[in-house]
Order: sequence, then structure tokens, then C-alpha cells
Amino acid sequence: MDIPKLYELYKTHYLVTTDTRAISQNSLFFALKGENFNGNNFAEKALALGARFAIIDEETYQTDERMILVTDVLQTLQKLANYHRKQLQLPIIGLTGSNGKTTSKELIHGVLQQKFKTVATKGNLNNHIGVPLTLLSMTPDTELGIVEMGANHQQEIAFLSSICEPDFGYITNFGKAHLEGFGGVEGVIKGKSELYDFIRANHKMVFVNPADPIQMTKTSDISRVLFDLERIQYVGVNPFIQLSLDGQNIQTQLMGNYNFPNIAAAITMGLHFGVPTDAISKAIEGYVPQNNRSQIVKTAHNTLFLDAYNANPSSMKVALENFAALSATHKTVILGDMFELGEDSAHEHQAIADLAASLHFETIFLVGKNFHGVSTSHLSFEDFESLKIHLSKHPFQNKTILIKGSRGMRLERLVELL
Ligand SMILES: CC(=O)N[C@H]1[C@@H](OP(=O)(O)OP(=O)(O)OC[C@H]2O[C@@H](n3ccc(=O)[nH]c3=O)[C@H](O)[C@@H]2O)O[C@H](CO)[C@@H](O)[C@@H]1O[C@H](C)C(=O)N[C@@H](C)C(=O)N[C@H](CCC(=O)N[C@@H](CCC[C@@H](N)C(=O)O)C(=O)O)C(=O)O
Ligand SMILES: Nc1ncnc2c1ncn2[C@@H]1O[C@H](COP(=O)(O)OP(=O)(O)OP(=O)(O)O)[C@@H](O)[C@H]1O
Ligand SMILES: C[C@@H](N)C(=O)N[C@H](C)C(=O)O
Repeated sequence: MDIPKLYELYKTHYLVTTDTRAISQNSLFFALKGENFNGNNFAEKALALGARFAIIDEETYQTDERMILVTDVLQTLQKLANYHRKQLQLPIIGLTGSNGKTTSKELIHGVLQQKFKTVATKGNLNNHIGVPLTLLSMTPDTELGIVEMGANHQQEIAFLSSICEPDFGYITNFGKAHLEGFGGVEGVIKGKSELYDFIRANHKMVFVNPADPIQMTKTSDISRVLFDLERIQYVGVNPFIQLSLDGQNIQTQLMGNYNFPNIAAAITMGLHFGVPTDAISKAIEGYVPQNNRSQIVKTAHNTLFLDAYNANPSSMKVALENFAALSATHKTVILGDMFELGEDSAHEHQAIADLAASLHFETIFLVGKNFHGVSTSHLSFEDFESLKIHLSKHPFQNKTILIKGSRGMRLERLVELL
């Protein structure tokens, strides 16, 4: 079946699912193949559970006339998403960057939905499957789309941009994330800049933080809207960020001064699209981070700055510096390994251990194989279990503790131990 015909089926309900564990009635089920399962196996079940059609790519599974055989289900999903995007008469903002994509996206969504019917990426479903699903969740009612794009290698942002065809682009920053797949920092800059390449080639527009020299250089030949840092001013952290918009105070629920550009981006887009300033402030003040992203957790014994969602050398550095600048007593840091750094891994772990040591925290704990290999006078643990045993014998009391590590370290497991 060709894409326009499939589109006619999709258009009756504008619903797509890929998972029988969460089927929407009347949806089109796309039988993806993954690391654990062959989605073709679930096509029958999807129909039984209420999907209208199942898109499959293995003939042996074609047991029902509502099964549509295509050459490649994933490619079909991506092509359908792009076809849909072309029909949608609405502006789409595409954003990427090394750090702060999801936080920025949530803030932008919060601000723009004050005026428009917006659809934004759910959570961080930002890859070659998540981006098509985000586009296909937009309907003719949608007035504005916000699409987060993630990548860990070259040409990925170019591909995602070609599917989502953004009218506006925003890159949060270039950092030392996924160095292995991108081939070092220069590779990150090149790979993330594929969004700028798309915007430039298609004569669209970007939003840019004027305080970020490299973004300024990379966008010098693109039509751009700069953050107005006269109107949007950083005030301080207490530990949550305070800022002002046109002289009016905004008290956020976001800790970490590194979140200031994320907020400024959302305000800039709100101003650009004509959202009233009081509605912008309300949206920013109402946003509460989720999923262990820069959250403050008070346990019976300690105060935790829980930043265990992910980590890389750039976000570790700003998190440590922000924590060091806070006024709190008995400051302690527990840092977990940073992944996907390739040949830079040993050097980057050493640099972070050295930085932590220079910031005069009361206690520093390092955990994971990579940190265990660095030269340090601080306690390091080869794995989570060893740290757990240590903490059970020497529990922390009355500390303010920064917890940060890569997703795979799952340092949120510390909450119940602290
Ligand atoms: C394919 C798929 O969507 N898988 C999801 C599924 O995984 P599961 O463990 O079930 O196994 P399979 O993948 O093998 O399943 C194949 C299909 O079978 C379906 N199925 C399975 C069992 C069943 O009973 N019924 C079924 O219908 C199944 O639904 C599959 O369609 O479920 C998991 C749990 O919900 C999902 O986690 C899994 O999702 C995969 C990982 C996925 O890619 N999902 C996208 C929607 C997505 O966007 N995920 C984001 C990725 C965020 C991220 O890490 N971004 C990076 C950059 C990414 C670079 C890119 N190159 C990459 O590697 O992805 C960044 O730095 O920002 C997310 O996970 O949050
Ligand atoms: N502007 C920023 N600069 C540096 N670090 C940041 C910035 N914004 C957020 N972070 C750090 O990144 C963590 C994850 O934030 P967020 O999920 O928004 O980023 P992301 O780019 O979407 O990550 P991922 O690609 O893994 O989904 C935060 O908890 C914080 O530690
Ligand atoms: C969670 C994933 N998008 C990510 O940021 N990975 C890095 C390597 C991490 O786990 O911290």
C-alpha cells in the first residue's frame, strides 16, 4: 500500500500505536522490530485489542485482511509521519542540543500552550521512532508543534529534520555528550548543527542564545531571533532559579543556574508567538521538573539534589559548580559514571574528579568502574552495591547531597538509602 492510501486510513482517527501493552482503540498498529521482540508477532493481538489495521512487514504473519503488508514497517512509519507533516498547516519548532532538550521542550510547551493548541514530544521520545510518533500525534486541531530531536551519531539530526521539517530551530547547547558516537566535541558540533543546515537550506528561522558564542557563530547566516537579555534577566538561585521578565520577578521551581538558558528560550518563543508576559511567567513558575532531573528531595535524614537522570562532562561540570555556589552546610556529592564517552572516558572522569576536589565539598563519593579508575584521595566504589554496603554501615545525616550520574547508573536508587 502506498503512503497516500495509508494516510487515508490514518486520517479517520489520527491514531497510531506501536505497542500492544498500550493500544488505542481504532489506531493503526505499526509492528516494529526491536531489541527484544518482533512486532509482527503482536499484530493479531493488536487487532483483537481494538486496533483498526496492523502494518506488518513479514508475510507469514498476514492472517487477517486488516493486516497491511509493507516492505519495512519502520520506514513506512517515518514516511507516513513526513507525509502528515506536509499536510499539517502549522508551525513546528524542532529542537536538539547536548543538554537540556527535554527541560527546554517542556518549558516551551508550557508557555506556548497558554495561547495555542500545542502538541509536544512526550517525555523524551526523541529518536527515529519517537519523532514520527510525535508528528503523528498532531491532528488538524493542533496549532503549533514542538518536536525534540535526540541523536548519538552523525546524520541522525539531518534525518529527523527531514522527517519533521521544522519551521523554527533551536539548539540548546553543544556539550561533551555521546562523544563516542559523534567522534569528539567537534563531531557533536557538526552533528547537532545538522538542524541549522536544514533551517539554512530551507530559509527558515532559529532562536539563539546571544550569550553562547558558538551558537552565534553557527547561525550568523541564518534568519534568527535572539533572546532579549535586556528583558529576560537572571537574578539568582535560592536554590531555585529566580529571574525577571520586563522587571517582573519570576520564581521558578527549577534548581541549577544552568537552567536559565532553557527558561530564556521558552520566554523568547513565547514573546515571538505573542503569548502575554503574565501568561509566560505563570507557565514558567508552574513547571516542576520530573524524572530525577534536577529535583530537590527531602528525606528523613538529608536534603538531596537529585540529578540522576543523566550525566556527561558538560552537565556534570555545571551541576558541580552550581552546587558549590549554593549556601548550604555539609555539602556532599555522589557522582556516578558517565557513559558513551569513548576514548575520552578516562580523561573526562579524571577531570570531573579533580573539579569536584577543587570545590571544597565536605564529602565526595565516586561510584562506577570509570570513576573507580581515577586517581583521587576521595572514596570511590567500583559499583552501586559496594556504595550501598558502605552507606548501610556509615549512614549520612543532615547533609545536603548532590547526586548525579548517567542513566545506566540509576543513582535514584540512593534515595531510599539516604
Ligand atoms: C521499538 C520500540 O519502540 N521499543 C520500545 C519497547 O521495547 P521492548 O522492550 O518491548 O522491545 P522491542 O523494542 O524489541 O519491541 C519491538 C516492538 O514490539 C512491541 N511489543 C513488545 C511487547 C509486547 O508485549 N507488545 C508489543 O507490541 C514493542 O512496542 C515494539 O514496538 O517498549 C519499551 C518500553 O516501553 C520502550 O522503551 C522501547 O522504546 C524504544 C527504546 C524506542 O526507541 N522508543 C522510541 C519511541 C524513543 O524515542 N525512545 C526514547 C529514546 C530517547 C533517547 O535515548 N535519546 C537519546 C538519543 C537517541 C539516539 C538514537 N540513535 C537511539 O539510539 O535511540 C538522547 O540522547 O536524547 C526513550 O526511550 O525515551
Ligand atoms: N542548559 C543546560 N546545560 C547543562 N546541563 C543541563 C542544561 N539543562 C539541563 N541540564 C542537565 O541535564 C539533565 C537532563 O536534562 P534534560 O532531560 O532536559 O536534557 P536532555 O538534553 O533532554 O537529555 P536527554 O537527551 O538524555 O533526554 C538535567 O538534570 C541537568 O543536569
Ligand atoms: C538517557 C540518554 N539520553 C543519555 O543521556 N545518555 C547518557 C549517556 C546518560 O546515560 O547519561
